[in-house]
Amino acid sequence: MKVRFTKMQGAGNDFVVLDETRGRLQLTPEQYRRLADRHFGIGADQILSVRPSPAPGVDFEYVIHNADGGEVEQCGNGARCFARYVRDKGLTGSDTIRVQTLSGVIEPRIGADGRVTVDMGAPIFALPQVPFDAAGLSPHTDGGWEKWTLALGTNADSPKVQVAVLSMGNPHAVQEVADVDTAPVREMGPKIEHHPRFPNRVNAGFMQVLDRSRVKLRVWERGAGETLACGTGACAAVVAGIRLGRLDNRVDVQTHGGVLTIEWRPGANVLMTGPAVTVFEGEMEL
Ligand SMILES: N[C@@H](CCC[C@H](N)C(=O)O)C(=O)O
Repeated sequence: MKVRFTKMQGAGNDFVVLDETRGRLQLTPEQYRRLADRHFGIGADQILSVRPSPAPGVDFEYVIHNADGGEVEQCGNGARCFARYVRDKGLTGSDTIRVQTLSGVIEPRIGADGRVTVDMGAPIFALPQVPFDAAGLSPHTDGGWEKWTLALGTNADSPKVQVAVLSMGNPHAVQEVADVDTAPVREMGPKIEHHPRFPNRVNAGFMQVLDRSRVKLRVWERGAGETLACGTGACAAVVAGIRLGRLDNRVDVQTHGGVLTIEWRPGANVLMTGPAVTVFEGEMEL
């Protein structure tokens, strides 16, 4: 089977985008993994499938698979690329698009400068909904919110980290670090991702606060490893930083792939603004 695709990136988080508006490709997890493979396939952190509206009041359905082949609830950088894709391909004439995802409806809006702002919905703090199993643990209060101590191993001397836990539709554990460039993202990331307290695994964020409106962030993504940027990770880090009292309501998040601007006021939805770029198009035999 030959599959036509568009390769896109948002702040270096890269995607294979598939048009399923005229019929499902019915790909298997193994086929998603082949598309994402950087040696035997196209290469991508996530595969994004564009499907027709599943319900009145929404324009499209947006389905996300991680590079490991698993379907996931949400992808922020992907949402911006999704919006540019459907507009640039003429699948919609509108600059504001309502999109159904596995975790609810989000609303990307394409700006005059080509950047995209996405209303990502409200963050979720209820631990069972993240989901995070806090049974038997007590949180440590820090600046008005709470952090949880996780042991990264079973020995008494295993390293411990303190994380803020929340969901942006998908699960995130955010820790503050003194220097993001030397933070042990690749060593600790997989251990946090697979920590037994997160039954659905988790995305692990490492945030360095530069000042009240600027942070640096690296994210070890569930099902993809460290990526150059993670949109929901940026939203989760800023929301955590605001709740912990470290950050103002509008923050520039510097990632290895570019800057994302995140705005949030407690009780409101999170807005994320950043780039979305088409890299190339092609066809792959699957
Ligand atoms: N790159 C994404 C997040 C993609 C999904 C994530 N790896 C998960 O498993 O939840 C983003 O930009 O938000």
